Amino acid sequence: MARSRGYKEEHQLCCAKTKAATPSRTFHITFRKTLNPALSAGAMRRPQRRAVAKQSRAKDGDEIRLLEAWIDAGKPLPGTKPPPPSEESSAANARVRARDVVAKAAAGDYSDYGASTRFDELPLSKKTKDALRKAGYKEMSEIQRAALPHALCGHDVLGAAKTGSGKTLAFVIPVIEKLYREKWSQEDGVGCIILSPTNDLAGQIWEVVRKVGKHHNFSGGAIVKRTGIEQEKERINSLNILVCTPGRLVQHFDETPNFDCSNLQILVLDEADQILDKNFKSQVDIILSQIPKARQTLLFSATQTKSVKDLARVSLKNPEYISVHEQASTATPDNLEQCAMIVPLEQKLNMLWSFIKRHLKSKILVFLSSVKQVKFVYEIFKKLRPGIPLKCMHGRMKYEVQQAIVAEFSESTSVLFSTDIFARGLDIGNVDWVVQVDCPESVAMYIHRVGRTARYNKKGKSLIFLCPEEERMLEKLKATESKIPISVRKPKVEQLEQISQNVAAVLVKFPNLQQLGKRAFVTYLKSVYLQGDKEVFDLSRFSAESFAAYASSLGLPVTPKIRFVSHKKNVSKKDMKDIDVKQMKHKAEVIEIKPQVNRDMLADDGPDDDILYPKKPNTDANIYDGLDDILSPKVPDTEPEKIKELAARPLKKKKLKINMHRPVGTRVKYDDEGNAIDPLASLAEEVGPEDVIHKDKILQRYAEMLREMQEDDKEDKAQHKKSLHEKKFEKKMKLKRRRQEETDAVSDDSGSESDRNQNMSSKGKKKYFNNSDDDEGGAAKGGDLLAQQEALALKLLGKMHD
Ligand SMILES: Nc1ncnc2c1ncn2[C@@H]1O[C@H](COP(=O)(O)OP(=O)(O)OP(=O)(O)O)[C@@H](O)[C@H]1O
Repeated sequence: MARSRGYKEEHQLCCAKTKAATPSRTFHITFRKTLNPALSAGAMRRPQRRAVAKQSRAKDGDEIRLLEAWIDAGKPLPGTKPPPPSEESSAANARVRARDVVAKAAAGDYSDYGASTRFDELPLSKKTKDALRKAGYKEMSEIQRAALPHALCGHDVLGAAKTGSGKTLAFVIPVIEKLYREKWSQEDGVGCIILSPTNDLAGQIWEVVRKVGKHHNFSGGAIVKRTGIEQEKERINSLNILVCTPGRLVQHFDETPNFDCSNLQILVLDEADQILDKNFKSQVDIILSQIPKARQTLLFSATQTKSVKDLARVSLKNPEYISVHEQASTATPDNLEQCAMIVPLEQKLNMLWSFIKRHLKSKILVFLSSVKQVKFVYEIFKKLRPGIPLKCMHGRMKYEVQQAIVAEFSESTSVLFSTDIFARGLDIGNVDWVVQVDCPESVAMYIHRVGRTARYNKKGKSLIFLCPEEERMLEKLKATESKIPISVRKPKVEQLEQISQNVAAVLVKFPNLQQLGKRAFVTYLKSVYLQGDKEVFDLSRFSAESFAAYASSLGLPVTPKIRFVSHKKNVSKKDMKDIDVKQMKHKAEVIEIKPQVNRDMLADDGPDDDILYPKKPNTDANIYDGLDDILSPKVPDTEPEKIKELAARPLKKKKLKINMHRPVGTRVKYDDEGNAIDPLASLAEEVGPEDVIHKDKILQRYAEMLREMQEDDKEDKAQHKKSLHEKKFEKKMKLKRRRQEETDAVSDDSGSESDRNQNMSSKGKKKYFNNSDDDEGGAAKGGDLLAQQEALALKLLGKMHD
């Protein structure tokens, strides 16, 4: 294995800020030059530089020998845990003690480091210790005290500790130290892979690696979406530490020529239980098949996997099971105050709004179950302006945008609406509240979500809304084995602000939000339907009325129609690609949800996928009571002709007529971007965003609209009737004239030659003297004219013969 240790470059693939600051060097950050002035290449002449490098290598070699001896001599016995820290020693004493420990080790007197409480008492390189000190890390957390001694001496570790307890340092420090002691260099290629379930978390872990390893000479980076795969391919083989999601790594195994991990020293799985679950299974299997079995493996999570099968897959060798909080009375941080509220589905939005309005000075993280819901609630609340900045984050956003939002959220007091993309691992400072509007998929997910607050000795609060139909989740959270100290609070109905009318008004003003609202409704039901834990998530437990009321609470005038299609279990998604559509239909099993009262709310027919159909408005919906006929005017069944007539009417004509007869002030209006504004939007515009649009006003406006439509319709009919009448009259006249001509022709056939001439002349006469009163005099005049013409003709003939 190559052991050369020249100047190396740090590849930084993810940090947006740094990249922006160094546009000419998008990939390479020579932080060694900038952060370690003693080694600054530009400042030294070549011979001097070589001498310094040689000196430094020698120093490193000595240190490595010392560290290896110390690690070996003072290593903790397998299965041992550190004793509780003694309280008598002050911080000043601790520093002196740490210096003594290092001095003794240098003299060959190696202490047992398994009981250390501070980073500087551990057998770590000076570069790492310096970086830790500068970053403000001095005292070790419980998981760090327990895991670091075992990890440093090369054991496989399966670590579990509460959220926010410092697990990241517990695996980053051993990674850096291992590569340092192995004298790892750029030429040695990939020495460590850290797998994380999301790109954001990978980026965050990479930041910690950078912080701790800033005096070392390793290359590495977070392989995230930001950099194109082509750029990564060029450099990935020269990176020593890769932080990435399993998917991205597999992509490189598939696509990058000569991508080689055969030298891998250490594999880390952060959020190990998630990475080892079925969603990542195929990817993790590929990764495990491509890396050497002789390696160190570290698995960390707040909710650790206990499945022997899972662990067997990663082939741990005599692993140390370190669960520092196993004996603790709670599975969640001690400084976290947790409460739950039973909130009916249709009141969730009102409850969330009321909560936000009462905590305008807090940093609040809100979890919703789908991207559509996050977008919808964010857009609606933004329009209603609660008085605190709002942000939203979900997996469909670009990585850079997500990073920017996380950065903004960590710095300001605001509300962030998020999907579970934010639930695990992300470390945002000072989140005051975590609010779970939608039920988490499991107790473990609950623990991860609430763990975004009360991090590392800080205080935090959490609140979860559970529908009465989901009360089983509350039982699970309260169960002794879950160890979650959660109290149930009754919502204060008098403090609950009802915003359904405002939401409805916003939807009227912004019709695209109506579509989003429908989708939010559908995806919520879908997410409940798809959840595995049927004890908690069971759509059949919800009544049809509660779905209708929920749709109303989202401001939807009509309840979207939905049906679920499930495919037989033995058909995998992959197989389905090969099956033709007809076959698939046979394999599909339509799951019908039969509402008890409003039968057509969840319909059982329609195309294959979930499709939204506008339905009859809710009969019991709060703000739209009595608006059924106005929202979807019905043409009575007794008038089929009328329907036909309306259907046959040319569209263009109809449009013109409506415009012509529309009362003044009700013409179509356009906004600044040239989009037509919905007629009701002007109503929403008239009131301020914080004002309530009252039910009476909406009713009044709908009634006006109906009246206008009826008037237009009347006018239309009258016009149509008139034009039909005119056409009919014209047709009649034409017919009459033709008949007259035919009669005239018949009488001509029966007449003499002179009569015919006379008739012809009368036709000609008709042409010029089209007055029926002159008919008689005209005929007499016509006779004279003929005599004159005959006389003239005879005269001409006579002249010719002469
Ligand atoms: N020894 C330490 N001294 C001071 N702060 C620390 C120490 N260790 C970790 N921290 C800080 O504690 C916070 C939480 O750490 P970290 O993100 O590693 O927690 P975690 O256990 O991985 O949480 P999660 O389970 O949510 O991923 C971070 O802001 C980190 O900087």
